[in-house]
Amino acid sequence: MSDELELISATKSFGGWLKRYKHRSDALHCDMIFAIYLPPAAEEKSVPLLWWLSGLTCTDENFMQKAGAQRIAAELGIAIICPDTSPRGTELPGEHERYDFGSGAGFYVNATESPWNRHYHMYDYVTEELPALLETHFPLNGKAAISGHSMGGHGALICALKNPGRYTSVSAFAPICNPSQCPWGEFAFTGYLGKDKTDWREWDACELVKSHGSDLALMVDQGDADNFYQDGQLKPEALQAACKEAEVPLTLRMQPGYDHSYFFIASFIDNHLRYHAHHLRSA
Ligand SMILES: N[C@@H](CCC(=O)N[C@@H](CS)C(=O)NCC(=O)O)C(=O)O
Repeated sequence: MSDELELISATKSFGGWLKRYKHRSDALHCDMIFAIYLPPAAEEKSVPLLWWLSGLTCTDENFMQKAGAQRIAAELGIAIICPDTSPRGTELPGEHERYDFGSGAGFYVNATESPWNRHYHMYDYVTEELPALLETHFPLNGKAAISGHSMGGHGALICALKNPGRYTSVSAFAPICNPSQCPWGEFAFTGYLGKDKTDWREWDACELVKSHGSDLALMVDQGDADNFYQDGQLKPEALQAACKEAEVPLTLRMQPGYDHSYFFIASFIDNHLRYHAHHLRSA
């Protein structure tokens, strides 16, 4: 594994530092950029880490610029890592044509279908390669929590469900809860994983809850004025039903009037950060 990092920028924020790095990814066979926020406490000691997985069309920058998480992360002494949402710099056929597939839309799975299977291994990237790289380069104490939005909210759920014991806590904003059963997920999974829907089960949070259960309680915020929720892309009710069947504790908060945007995320991010800080501290 190449473990060299090239610093792109360092910006002081709430006493800590927001840094962007470029590195070579062996999992994705391309250069990648990620952003990490290091709270002031990281100057003196190792700190816990919150993973943030972003949604369709995002890069490492959306969350750091729009969620307003740095003030509370600084106060709580939590680092935040924002990976990108797909391989970059590749030119696969049709890769940049749609906002919900290809670049900006890696869905945090390991693609098995050609030509996506050479680069689109975002699951390996966020659960194996990047954690090892971060451990080498940053003052982290080995404790990690995970959260995300939409495609990334689902990414956070599947990373937690597939890796018991890895994260102290998991939460999601407007996750695509049941990708096997919604237009976004059906299109992406067909492209990345093929037509056989039995192969999709290990990448669908509702199926994973039913087949594996969960060692963690799940926490989800969903705006009821979210157009993607209203269009049937997100399906929190399916996650609710799966959790009920598998007796997995789920806190699903329907937030009246909120849409799918970062204004919604910014409204509740403090609550999620404090939730994760509580679990990271007591782990
Ligand atoms: N571009 C799409 C919407 C994509 C979208 O809403 N992406 C969400 C995640 S699913 C997002 O975070 N966008 C970037 C941003 O708001 O900064 C559209 O026009 O319908």
